[in-house]
Amino acid sequence: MSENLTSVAERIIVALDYPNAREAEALVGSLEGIPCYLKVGMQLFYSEGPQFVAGLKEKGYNVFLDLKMHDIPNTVKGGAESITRLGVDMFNVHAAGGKQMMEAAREGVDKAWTGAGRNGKRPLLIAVTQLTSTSQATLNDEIGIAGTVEEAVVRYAELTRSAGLDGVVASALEVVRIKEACGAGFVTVTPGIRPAGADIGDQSRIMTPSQAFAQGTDFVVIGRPITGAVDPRAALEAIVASI
Ligand SMILES: O=c1ccn([C@@H]2O[C@H](COP(=O)(O)O)[C@@H](O)[C@H]2O)c(=O)[nH]1
Repeated sequence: MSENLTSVAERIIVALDYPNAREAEALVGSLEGIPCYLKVGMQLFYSEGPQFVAGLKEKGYNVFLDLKMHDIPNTVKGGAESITRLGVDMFNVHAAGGKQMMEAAREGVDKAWTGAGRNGKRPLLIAVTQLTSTSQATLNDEIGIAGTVEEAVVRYAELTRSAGLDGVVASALEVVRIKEACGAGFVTVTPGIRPAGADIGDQSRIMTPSQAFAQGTDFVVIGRPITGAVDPRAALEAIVASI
């Protein structure tokens, strides 16, 4: 893989949404040699636990642990400490938990990091703004939050930044506004990515991979368009080539 393609692949986070290690490992094996990020979400983590994450780290992958913590500050602080000790590269909380909760998560990272006397990279700590499955109608009519989705996302992003976190999860549609409000260095991680013609499924706020990078996103998260493909490696390579 050329240097250019490698740097694109490193910004693609493949979502390992599988029920068990066997199926997830088969996918990871099929992607061997492609330096993508891997995301472990609740389905896989709740069934396979920290051991599976450790295995990915041993193979040299960057790992995003997507557990979206949302609880009282003290509980989230403890969770953040434990996750940091797993050695993951990125993990998240819900911005809806509020500033004090997000600050507690950051303190948890600090405590585990300094306590372990670690060298090297700290995990990126990011917050979910509005899920990419949430539409304008869902936000206003079901959840009961007034205003546009973009306004809600930017408000959460600003709160996240004020709590000292590294960035947010949002849709690529909001990246430009987030960067304007929070600065270019504030990390954006964008799921809801669908190559042209791909099934949208339960996502609502979507963009293609190339559109997302054109908006200035730092990372895209892609699951089913890769994991559901007949040839996942070819699907990922085609996405990399399209960017
Ligand atoms: O707002 C959010 C936050 C997280 N996700 C996660 O990303 C992947 C997307 O998978 P697809 O199969 O490409 O839809 C999935 O693991 C979600 O839990 C999200 O979609 N939106």
